[in-house]
Amino acid sequence: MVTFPRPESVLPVPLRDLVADLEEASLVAVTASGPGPEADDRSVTGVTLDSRQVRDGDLYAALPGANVHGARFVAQAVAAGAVAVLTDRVGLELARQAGGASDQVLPVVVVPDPRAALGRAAARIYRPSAGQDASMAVFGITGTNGKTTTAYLVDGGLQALGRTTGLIGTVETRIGDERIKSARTTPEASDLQALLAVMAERGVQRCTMEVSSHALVMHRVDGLVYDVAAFTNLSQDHLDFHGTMEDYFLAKASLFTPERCRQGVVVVDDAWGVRLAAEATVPVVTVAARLPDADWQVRDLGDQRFELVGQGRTLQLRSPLPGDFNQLNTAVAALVLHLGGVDLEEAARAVCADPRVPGRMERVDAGGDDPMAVVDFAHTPDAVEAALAALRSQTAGRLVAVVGAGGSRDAGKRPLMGAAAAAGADLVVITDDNPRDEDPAAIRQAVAAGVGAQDRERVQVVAGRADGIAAAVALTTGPQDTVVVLGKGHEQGQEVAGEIHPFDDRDELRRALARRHTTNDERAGAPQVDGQTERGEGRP
Ligand SMILES: CC(=O)N[C@H]1[C@@H](OP(=O)(O)OP(=O)(O)OC[C@H]2O[C@@H](n3ccc(=O)[nH]c3=O)[C@H](O)[C@@H]2O)O[C@H](CO)[C@@H](O)[C@@H]1O[C@H](C)C(=O)N[C@@H](C)C(=O)N[C@H](CCC(=O)O)C(=O)O
Ligand SMILES: Nc1ncnc2c1ncn2[C@@H]1O[C@H](COP(=O)(O)OP(=O)(O)OP(=O)(O)O)[C@@H](O)[C@H]1O
Ligand SMILES: N[C@H](CCC[C@H](N)C(=O)O)C(=O)O
Repeated sequence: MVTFPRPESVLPVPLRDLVADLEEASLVAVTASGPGPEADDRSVTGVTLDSRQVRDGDLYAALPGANVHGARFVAQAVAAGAVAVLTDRVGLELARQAGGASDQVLPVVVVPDPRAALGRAAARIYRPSAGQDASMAVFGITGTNGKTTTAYLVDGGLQALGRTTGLIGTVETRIGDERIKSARTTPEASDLQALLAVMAERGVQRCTMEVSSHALVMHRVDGLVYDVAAFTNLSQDHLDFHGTMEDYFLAKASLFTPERCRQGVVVVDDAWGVRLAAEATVPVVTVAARLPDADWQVRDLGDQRFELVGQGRTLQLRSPLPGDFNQLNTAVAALVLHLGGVDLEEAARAVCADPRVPGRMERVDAGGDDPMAVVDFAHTPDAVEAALAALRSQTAGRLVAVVGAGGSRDAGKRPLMGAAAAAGADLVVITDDNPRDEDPAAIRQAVAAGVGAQDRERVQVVAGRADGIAAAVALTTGPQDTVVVLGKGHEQGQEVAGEIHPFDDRDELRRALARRHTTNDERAGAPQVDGQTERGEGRP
């Protein structure tokens, strides 16, 4: 479990003030003998939605969840120091049952939708002056692919400009130089508001964060108005959660409203971006590599160089990262900084200075006669296509791709990922990603089902990710080839049936390359392309 820091100084917030701030909220006092006296004068000094993270003086937000109602943990939260509870009617009843075991008065703030109230409550507790406090600007990046990359580009640019920065996203959370493990792409509202308060306390001037669609739907970023928000693209992912692409789009679009941001940058290379730019209720600037009438055009000049053209200006830039899509990510990052008050040329130079994005198009050192070896986080059909297209243009020989799909996530994308891999690479090894609570063999077969009969000879299915990577490396013949391991990027563990086992694609790739060196005999004995016959066994 990841524990985020809390601000050092928090002014106690009277529950009555909190209730006045929240819509349709009432304060009920629960005692051992049933409904008790009117609400008391208690104040809170913190808030969390997890009973295991409660500290003295906290408001415990007992939220209804898909698995359990958080009010089941009220007794545990009170024992840990919670002085009040925020919940709904069902939670109130559960809190009453828990309160029956104690003779203490427990104030309960009752609202129709406690998840929706949590962001606002947390902002009120941790950042009472956030509205007027212009010292820290916050930038939010959303989109199916490119959030992490673009957030790193923005953050790197800000650092190059000498700003003290904060970063919140999939790979890590950073407050100045302090690095904290991230639990999710976008933290829960109580953690997020606490983090922003800590950043402000420590002199952070600009915070850049990834905003996932889950976060938008689950109110994690409520209580925050981004100075600039950016949209990179929308393509299939997360339909297990959103159900349809329309709902997925609406989740993303909700960021581009005055409740959530002041202005935006929107990539209009897909139809969703065009629609978003038309429907956004905040001012947006548009950018595109394919659509001719965007405010800003990205024109590929080859060799990672491109022009950013708009408003009568032309900037000549070199994308610091490979792939056409990274020219767009770079342009978006520069425009975010520009809307955030930096001169565009200065912003673009800063963004291109020295970005390091862990696990995205990351080269793994290889020996002179080794293939180029790359680890990338592509885990959607679109990203697989984009990543392979980027590497294809840098590969004179064969492009060998390792691909898999995560369990307990959008199952519909699996065959599409298989198809994208077969279309974009010469040879493909389908193997395990994070199986989570699913049967890894069934996931592999679902990915393989997307490979057409004509391509099967170029595809093999290997159980066990380490074996899959080794098999891919064994398929390469020399430095003219490229081997790319897709899907897990920076991840340092593999989740199998609720347990996370240490696993890092970069280490596995290095190991496989080192073994490739040992003897040619060994290489001769290594796995060969054998169609879609399932091979390997043991751990995913
Ligand atoms: C779909 C989703 O996002 N679910 C999140 C949600 O779960 P839930 O509402 O079903 O919660 P639950 O497990 O029923 O528990 C109910 C409540 O009881 C509380 N509880 C539970 C047990 C306990 O001992 N004590 C306690 O207080 C929980 O904190 C929760 O508030 O609230 C939980 C508590 O914060 C989250 O852990 C959980 O994230 C799950 C684990 C998750 O995997 N989320 C992923 C899909 C996600 O959010 N991904 C996006 C990135 C997507 C992208 O790639 O773009 C992200 O932003 O990370
Ligand atoms: N603008 C883009 N368009 C298409 N594909 C992209 C783009 N940017 C990055 N990618 C591809 O998508 C992969 C994931 O990129 P990145 O981690 O930046 O996205 P993300 O939105 O943060 O993903 P997640 O939310 O799942 O962490 C990259 O490794 C790359 O293969
Ligand atoms: N944020 C994404 C990451 C997916 C990474 C991939 N390795 C997988 O497990 O599917 C998700 O949670 O869906």
